[in-house]
Amino acid sequence: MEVVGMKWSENISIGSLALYVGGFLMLLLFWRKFRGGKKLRLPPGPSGWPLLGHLPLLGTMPHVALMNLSRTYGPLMSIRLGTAPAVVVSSPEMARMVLKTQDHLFATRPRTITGEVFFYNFKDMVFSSSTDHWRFVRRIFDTEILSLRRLGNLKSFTEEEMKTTVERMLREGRDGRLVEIDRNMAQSSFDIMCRISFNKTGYFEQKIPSSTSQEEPVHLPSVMADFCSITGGFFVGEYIPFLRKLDLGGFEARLLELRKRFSKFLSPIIEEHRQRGDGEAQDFLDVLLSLQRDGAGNGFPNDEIKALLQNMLLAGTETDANTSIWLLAELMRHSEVRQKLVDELDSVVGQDRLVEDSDLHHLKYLKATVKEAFRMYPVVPLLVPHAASEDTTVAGYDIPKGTRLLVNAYALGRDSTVWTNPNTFDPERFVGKSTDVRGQHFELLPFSSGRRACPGMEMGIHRVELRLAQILQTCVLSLPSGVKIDVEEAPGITLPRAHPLQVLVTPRLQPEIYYRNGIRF
Ligand code: HEM
Repeated sequence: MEVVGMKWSENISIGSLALYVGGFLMLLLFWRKFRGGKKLRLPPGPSGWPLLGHLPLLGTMPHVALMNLSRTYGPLMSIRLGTAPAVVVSSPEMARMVLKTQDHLFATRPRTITGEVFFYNFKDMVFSSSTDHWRFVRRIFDTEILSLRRLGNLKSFTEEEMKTTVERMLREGRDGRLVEIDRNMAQSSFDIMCRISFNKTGYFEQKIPSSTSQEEPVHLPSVMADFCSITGGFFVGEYIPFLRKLDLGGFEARLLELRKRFSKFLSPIIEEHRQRGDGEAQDFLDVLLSLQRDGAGNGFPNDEIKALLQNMLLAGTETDANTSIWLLAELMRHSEVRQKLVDELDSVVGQDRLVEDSDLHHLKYLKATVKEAFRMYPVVPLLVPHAASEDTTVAGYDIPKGTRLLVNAYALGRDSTVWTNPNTFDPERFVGKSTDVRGQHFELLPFSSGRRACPGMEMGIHRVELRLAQILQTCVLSLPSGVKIDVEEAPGITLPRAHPLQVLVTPRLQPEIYYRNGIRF
C-alpha cells in the first residue's frame, strides 16, 4: 500500500534543479489559468517548499509528522505532496464527513506508480481508481471471498494454522531459548493467506524453483518484504510527474523486477489450478479461474488474476501480523493485563480443552484488549490514499477534484480530546463500552469506513483475537530478567516495530491437552 514516506534528498540530482523550477512555474501558471483565477478557500495548512511542497516536512514517519502539524493547523489541513494537492483529516467529525457524508465523492484513488507498474496498470482492487473495475472486483471479494459465509468455512483451517503457530513457538522456546515473535506472527499470517488464496502452505521457508537454471528461485516472503520496504519511500516521479521519466532512485525498475518475481511465483500455481479444471471452488484462485472461464468482466485476463492474488497476499499478511506483534509487545509491558486475560480464559474456557472460535464471543476482556491495540497501532496509519472525484466543499472549505485525501487513523486513536491518556495501553477504556473498530465510530478507524473500508476486516479481527487467545491459553510468556520492551516504531508502510520482540515461551497446560490436539514440541 502506498504511503507518503520519503528519502527525497537521496533521489534528486542537482543537475535537474533548473528543470524543477521551470516546470514548477509552468505548472503554477497552468493551474491559475485552469482555475480561471478563482480564489479557492482551501483548508489551512503550513507553508510548503517550492515544487516539493510539504514532502520535506513529513520525514520517515508521515503519520506522526502530520498528527503534530494538525495540532497547529486543525483537523482538516491542506498540504502539497510535490505538485499534488492533498487534505489531511485528523478528527472524528471530519472523518465522518469524508468517509460517510461524502463517501461517494472520496471513494476513488489517486493514480499511483505502484498501481500502474506493480499491479498491471490498475488491474487490482486496492489501487484501482476506475469505478466500474473497482465495483466489479470489490463485489467478488465481498461475496465470494471474504463474506461471513466463507469466513465460516475458513475458520476451521485458521484454527489449525494457529495451532501450528503455537506448536512452533513452544518448540522454539525449549531449553530456555528466546522465541522471535515477529517471525512467528509473519509466518502465521502468511501461511493462512496462502491457504485461502491457493490452498498451499510451506512457502515461508521454501523457494519456488524457476524454470531456467540461470534464474534465482523465488522466495515470496522476501519479494513481499521488498515491496513493502520500497513503497514505504517517497519517489520524486510520483509527485512531480514531469520528472518521472528519469526514474530517480530506480524505483520503477525495482517495482517492475518485483512484479516479475511475484509473477514467477504465481504462474506455476495458476497453471496447476487451471489443470484441475472446473470442480467446486476450494480457494480464491479457483473462484478467479471460474470467472475467467465464464469470461466475466473484461474476460478476466491472467494479469488481473495475478494482480488480485497480489492484493490478497500483501493486504492480508503484514496487517494482522503487525497488529499481533504490537499487541504482544504491549502485553509484555503490562503483566497485569496479561494475567487478567489468562484468568478470563481459565474461567470461560478452562484448561481441559483448547479455546475455539465459538468462545471468542464470551471473552469480553480479550475483545477490549484487541480494540486497544487497534486504537494505538492502526497498521495502515494514513489508510490508503483516497481522492476527490469531483470539486466539493468540506466544512466550508473548497476541495478541488483530484485532491488526495489522507485520513490519519493514527492521529484519531491518539487524540487527547477523545481519549484519556491516549499514549497509555489500557484495555479498561473499552470494557462495557460499545465503541467498535468496524467503521461506525469515527474516533477508531483501523479498517477505515465507507465503500473503501477494508473488505478483510472480519477476517482480520477474528485472526488477531483467536491467535491471542490460543497463545495465552497454551503458552506462558515471560522476559529474561532485566529486559524491557519499548514501543519505538520503524519507518514502513504497515507500522513495523523498530526492535524485534523476543520472549521466553513455556507450556502452560497439562501435556495430554497438547497431545490430544496434535500439538507436538
Ligand atoms: C488487522 C488486519 C487488517 C487491517 C488493520 C486492515 C486495514 C485496511 C485499511 C486501513 C485499508 C484501507 C481502507 C481505505 O482506503 O479507506 C484496507 C484496505 C484493504 N484491505 Fe485490509 N486490513 C486488514 C486485513 C486485511 C485482510 C485479511 C485482507 C484480505 C484478506 C485485506 C484486504 C484489503 C483490501 C483488498 C483492501 C482494499 C479495499 C478497496 O480499495 O476497496 N485486509 N485494509
